[in-house]
This record gives sequence, C-alpha cells and structure tokens, in this order.
Amino acid sequence: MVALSAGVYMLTGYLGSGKTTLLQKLLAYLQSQDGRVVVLMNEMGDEDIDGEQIQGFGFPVKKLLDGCICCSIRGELTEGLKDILASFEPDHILIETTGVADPVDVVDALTHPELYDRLELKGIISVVDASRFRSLISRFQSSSTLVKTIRNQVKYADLLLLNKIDLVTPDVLEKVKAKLLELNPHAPIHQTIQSDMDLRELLNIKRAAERSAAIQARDKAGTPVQKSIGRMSTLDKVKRSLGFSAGQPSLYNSIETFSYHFTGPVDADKFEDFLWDLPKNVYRAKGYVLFKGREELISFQHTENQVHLFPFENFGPKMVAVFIGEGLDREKIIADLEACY
Ligand SMILES: Nc1nc2c(ncn2[C@@H]2O[C@H](COP(=O)(O)OP(=O)(O)OP(=O)(O)O)[C@@H](O)[C@H]2O)c(=O)[nH]1
Repeated sequence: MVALSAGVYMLTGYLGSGKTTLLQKLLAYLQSQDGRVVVLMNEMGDEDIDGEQIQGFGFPVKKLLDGCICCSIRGELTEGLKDILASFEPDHILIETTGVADPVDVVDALTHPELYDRLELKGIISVVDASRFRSLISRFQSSSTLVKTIRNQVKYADLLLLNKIDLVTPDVLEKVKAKLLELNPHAPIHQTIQSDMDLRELLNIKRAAERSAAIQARDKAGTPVQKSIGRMSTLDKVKRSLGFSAGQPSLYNSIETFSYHFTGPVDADKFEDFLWDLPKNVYRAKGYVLFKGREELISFQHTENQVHLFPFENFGPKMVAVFIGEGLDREKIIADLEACY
C-alpha cells in the first residue's frame, strides 16, 4: 500500500510572540475534527516549558529539546519526523519551532531525501508580536543574524498573525503592517489578540506556489515533481489571472525544491564535479546515489561551499536527489545530472 503523505503546518515567529497560544487553540479545535494529529515541539533549552501547556488535548506530542531544529539539532528533527510517521501515521503534523528558528532551514530539514515524499508542507504560519516587531528588526538593537531570522519568519510565511495588537496604538499598528507588507506582500495578515483567528481558514492555508506547481506537474506529466516552498511573484499572479502559464520557476521570488529519482548508477567523478559545479542559486542539494562499480549506497550533501559524499550503511533510502534554491533551471540541472550516467 502506498503511504499517504502527512500535511505539515509550521508555526514560527519570534520568542514569545504567541505560537504556543495559537497551538493550544488549534489543538482544541482539532479535537472536534477527524484525522490523526501529532505535535512536534522544539525548545532551545532542556526544559520542557511549552510542552506542559499542551498536555491534555489527547494528541501525541514529540519534544525536541536543548537545541534549535533549524541548526544544532536539525538531524533530530529528521529522526523525530521519521519516528512520528512510523509510529502514528498522522494526517497532520504541527511543528512549533523555537522563536529563533529560521523557517528556511526547517524547510530544508523537511526536504530530507527520506522524508521528502512522505510530508506535504501545508504552510508556514508566522506569529508576529506587534509590540516588539519594529525594535526587533532594528539593526541598532538586534544582531544582524537575528534581524535576518525575524525577517525570514515574515518573508517566507504563507499566513501572518499580527498578534498582541492590544498592546499597540493604531499608529504603531499601521507602521508594523506596512513593514510586514513590504517584507511579504503575498501572505494574508490577520490582526489578532491572543492568536485568536478563524482556525478553519488557518488550516485551509494556501500556498500560492503549490497551485502553480500542480499546473506545472500536469503540463509535464512524467517529469520529476516540483514543489515550491515560496510564493508566486506578482508578475506570475497577473499572468495566471490572464490565463497564461506562469512559466519557469525562475520568475518566482521564492525558494523552491524539486526531486530527481536516479534510474541507475552514475560515474563517481562526474557526479562529484556536477555537485561542485551546481549554480549559485542552488542553495542545497542532497540525497542518495549509487556509483558505477561500487556496491554501497552513497549519501551526498552539497552546500554552496561544501560537497560531502560518504557511504551509507542502511540501504533503505531511495536513490533520489533533492535540490533547494531560488529560480532553479530544473531542465539544465537534470540534463547536467544525466550526463553523469
Ligand atoms: N497582551 C497579549 N499577550 C499575549 C497575546 N498573545 C499571547 N500573549 C501572551 O504572551 C506570552 C507568550 O505567549 P506564547 O504563546 O507562549 O508565545 P510563544 O511564541 O509560544 O513563546 P516561545 O515559545 O517562548 O517562543 C504568554 O504569556 C501569552 O499569554 C496577545 O495578543 N496580547
């Protein structure tokens, strides 16, 4: 039987913005709905503070403590998700990230070759603390890394909760909204107090790029499936509304991913060169491959300045490559890869 993929909702947002408050409301709502739900919570410290707050809803909770799933314990996120899939076969997984997690890096973990086909990212929901947002993204008051992370939490969101509006004046609220719109003109903004919003709407979150990916997949039946984790550009939206194809992913202002399933072993040297020569807009590539003349499966990892290839003991994973980047020229990448056979 083919396992169905689990829908993943990622709750992100800076420390104390209202993520757990939202999660509690979501779980209360989901109690009355069908479907198996599992929560994955991550906390930087080794103390489980937030987890205590969501006991009692009757859903399994997996906790990843003492590190951030976007960086120091990213491997544990992959293992944790594999465990969840094997133990619970959930319909939905709700991930609450730490307040300092960069959603781009969490999505990177979700695209691990062993998980890629079994998870469907439904959406990134970002909670913004209206009362602190402007000072947090001020370079004078925050480190540049923090500013980048907080901006990414907004930039890559599919839905924004502008929370704690009870703590700001109308004037400040307008300024925060203007900044959110500037960073992310695509995600709907819901102004909330105590993260209170229509949860059906939240669960029906739409990823604009998903619609275009579905159309691409239909147009190119039989070619590798492309999933985009970003949004359609304004130009593409206009084109789509006029009935034109949105065209190449390079028109998107977004991070996108696609997978490629190897059809046989490749030449080791050529493949290593291929990885080193990947264009700059491929931020990440990873997967498992077989080399001609060698028995064992090879795990490969590519980042902008690193290529790692190492034998992988467990022969379980499929021979697949996953690519993550922006404006990817999928055909060219695949053609270069296929020259390695
Ligand atoms: N005044 C006010 N307080 C709020 C609002 N939403 C949440 N809070 C409070 O803000 C505090 C932090 O909320 P949490 O939901 O724990 O925030 P969080 O994002 O999960 O925090 P971390 O897990 O530490 O990142 C709690 O005391 C909430 O009750 C709001 O809209 N207005």
